[in-house]
Amino acid sequence: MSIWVKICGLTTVDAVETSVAAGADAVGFVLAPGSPRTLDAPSARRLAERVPPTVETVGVFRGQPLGEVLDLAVRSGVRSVQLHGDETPSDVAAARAAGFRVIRAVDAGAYAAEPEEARVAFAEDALLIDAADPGAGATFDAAPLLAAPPHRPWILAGGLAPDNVERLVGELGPVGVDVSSGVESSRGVKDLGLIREFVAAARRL
Ligand SMILES: O=C(O)c1ccccc1NCC(=O)[C@H](O)[C@H](O)COP(=O)(O)O
Repeated sequence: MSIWVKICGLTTVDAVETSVAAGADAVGFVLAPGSPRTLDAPSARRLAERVPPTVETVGVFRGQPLGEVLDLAVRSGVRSVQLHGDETPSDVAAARAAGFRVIRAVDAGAYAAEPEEARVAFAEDALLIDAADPGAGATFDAAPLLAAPPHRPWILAGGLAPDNVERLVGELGPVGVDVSSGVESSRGVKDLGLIREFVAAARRL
């Protein structure tokens, strides 16, 4: 089965069109403040409108109140919300009830410490395991994850790049991958060639 691939932190039409043409399953727009990749809702909408319905559009949030998340998600026209922060199971349920697919992003260390009943309570649509500082291009210590792997399919993020995605997927066994920094020439600036290389490398799996 083909691995699910998301290219995150897109800010230009070229990068969106290249990701879609390369065969990405999802594209991400950062709607959290304070990142060089942050877009306002109208800018994200202009990009999301270039994406065919077969490709998932994801708004990325960090530590924002649920009302703000839903408002930005509606105004930007994304289909899914990726929540990095202190969201609760009821936030996840409310976002789902509002019609969004919810990707719950958790740092690998916090996930390892999460009791099984808390994991079950979230009932997110997809689980993304990431480094502690999302979007920073850092990998994480995988030892706790290997010792107690998630009991559900999950997406790997954090420091992925064209030259390590095959190895890390082989070692950790996720069903999907998410990349931002590893397909950039400088922080916040996507490299179209690296986007193509990353999707091709993930497709070889
Ligand atoms: O990209 C950001 O600046 C960002 C800001 C706030 C929350 C999340 C953010 N990014 C998330 C991602 O781009 C990815 O889901 C993931 O963390 C992979 O990032 P990277 O390690 O840079 O490939």
